[in-house]
Formats: sequence, structure tokens, C-alpha cells
Amino acid sequence: MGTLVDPAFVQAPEHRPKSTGTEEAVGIPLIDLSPLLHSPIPATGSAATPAISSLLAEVEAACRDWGFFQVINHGVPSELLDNLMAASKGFFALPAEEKRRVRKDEVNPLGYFDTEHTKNVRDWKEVFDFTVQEPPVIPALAEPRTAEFLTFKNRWPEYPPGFGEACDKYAKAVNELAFKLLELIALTLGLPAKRLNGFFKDQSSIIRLNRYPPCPSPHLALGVGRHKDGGALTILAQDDVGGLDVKRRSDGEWIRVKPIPNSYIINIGDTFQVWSNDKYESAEHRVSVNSERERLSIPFFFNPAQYVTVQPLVELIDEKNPVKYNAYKWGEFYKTRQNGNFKKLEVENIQIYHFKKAV
Ligand SMILES: O=C(O)CCC(=O)C(=O)O
Ligand SMILES: [Fe+2]
Repeated sequence: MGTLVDPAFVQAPEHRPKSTGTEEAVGIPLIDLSPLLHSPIPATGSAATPAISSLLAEVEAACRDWGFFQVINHGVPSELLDNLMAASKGFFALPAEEKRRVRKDEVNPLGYFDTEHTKNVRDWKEVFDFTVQEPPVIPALAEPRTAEFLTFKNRWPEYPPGFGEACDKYAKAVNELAFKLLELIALTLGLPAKRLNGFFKDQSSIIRLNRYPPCPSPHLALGVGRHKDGGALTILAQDDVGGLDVKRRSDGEWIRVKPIPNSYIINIGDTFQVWSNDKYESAEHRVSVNSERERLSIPFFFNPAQYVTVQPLVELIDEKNPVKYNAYKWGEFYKTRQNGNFKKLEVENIQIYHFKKAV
């Protein structure tokens, strides 16, 4: 069969999606967060109501067995997502030169981008990234803080009107959900609910607007190649097209995540894998594309502050569970990962197993 796409997009044969989407009866767990609408998150697990306790048990099992789950009754008003989806459509419909006016570069990772590579193969997509919490500009620090970390500065396009406001409102609402999930997961690890909150005081979280155009060769290319997310958690909204595939741990099969209206898909990132010393592992996932319909998705990458040192939490370490990872700075990991995403490298990009201690 002829190749209709540029060779830069073509996956190695073993990584190409099967021609039929693998829809499975037993997919990722679906968790109803409505207990949180009625009662606050307790300070510790022992103070939990029966409804919260059973919610914690579901979250724990999902984090342990899948590293992925879907949530409903999450408290994020649906019109905020509808507005952002509309703004995203409007932005991507602009002429290429207009979009490129806000393109990202090697210094500032925010803005428009259509040449991302995952594992050195180009992704069939275009994206717009913005940060949830712009760091304050401290003039005294403006000069020296160039080398170590990336500079986050939102780049708002002029069109469509209201774009920045739709982004901002959505970010605030999903940020609240992110902290709720962070606290729930801390409780499932036997920690005080707010044990991890301090790492996010100067969070470097990013929201990404993804557009996957219809692809003439969906059996050769991927919207996003197989990967794990590097941050703490990802909170993903998708439209009704479908295409996210999660690698099931029990048998290594790729499982398509069924779009559910008004739901979010949550996944554990590498940072949680390290904090939990492998109790919760980040799961591999990818995005398949199709030849008929474009797909929009919006991940919120919940990332700690760039200066945070990521290492297994002392409370979870003992003789039976010795430390499995070397410590690293989140900002350095992120920056190295970004450099690899920006262009094709001859070597493998930075991965979490590079920090695994030799046994
Ligand atoms: O579009 C999706 O469903 C997932 C995107 C994704 O995995 C990512 O951007 O890291
Ligand atoms: Fe991802």
C-alpha cells in the first residue's frame, strides 16, 4: 500500500495501530466523584465517612491496577469546557501564519506547535500550550534564571476573541479538581491529604489544546506516539471521536478509552510513580487517528514547581521497600524532555527509568 503521509510521521511496524480500534468491554475504571460534592476531603484517611472511604478504595485500585481512570460528577462546570473547545476550534481554524505568530520556541515552551516528536517520530497533530499559573516576574531574578529552568510566559493569540478568557476560566476550575485528586491519592497512600500540596505552590502545570486532523494513513501514523506523562497527574477532556489507547498492564493490549460525555480521564504520571516508589505506575498510552474526523482533546498536565526535587516519599520507604529512584529536579527533567520533543534526536529522549536505581 502506498504511503500518503510524509515519512517523518511513519511509525515502525511494531508500533503501528491495528486497523480496527480495540474497543474492550472491560476498560479503565469509571469512578463517581459525587461524594466530594457533599462532604469535604478529610485530613486523614481515618477521618473519612463511609462514602469517602469507598471512593478511596476505588481510586486506590484504579491507580494500582491501571494508572488510568475516568471520573464523573467531578464538579467542573461543563460550559467552561464547551467554551474552551469552541475557542480551540476557532484558533486552529486560523491561517497557519496567524497561528505561527504565537508559536513556541526552545526558550519558552508555551504557544502553538505542530512539529512535536514522540520517541523521534512526528505526531499527527497541532497543539497550543498555556500555563495555569504564570510565575511572577521578579526583576532581580530575570537575568540569572535562564539556564536551569524553562521560562513560562503565556502567549495569547489575538483571535478568536475571548480565547484567553476561556483558557483562564477553564484552568481555574480544573486546577481545583487537580488538588482534590491530589489529596485523594495522597490519602490512598496512607498520607495526610495535604502532604503533597506544597510541591504545587509554584506549579508548572500546562494545559494543552490538541487537534488531530483526519489522517490519510491512520494505519501508519499516530496522533501521539506511545509515551508516559512525566508530571504528577493528567486530567484529560476529549470530544466524542475517540482515539486514546491505554496499554493494559495485565496483557499489554492497547485498550481504546470510550468517550463518556461530561467525564475526565485521569492518569498517573511519572512523578507519582517516583513519589510512591512504584506503588502507582504511570501507564503507557498513545493516540490513534482516523481518516474521517478531526479530534480535539485538552489535557491538563498537573506538574509541581520546577524547583521541586522529586524522590520517593520517606513515609513510604522501609526495609521491605527500599528507595527505587535517584532524586531529580522536576524542572530539569521537564526541560530535557522538551528539548527532545522539539526536534528529532538520534538518541532516546529522557525517560523515568533512567533514574531507577540499580538493584
Ligand atoms: O489526546 C489525547 O487523548 C491524549 C494526549 C496525550 O496523551 C498527551 O498529550 O500527553
Ligand atoms: Fe499523554
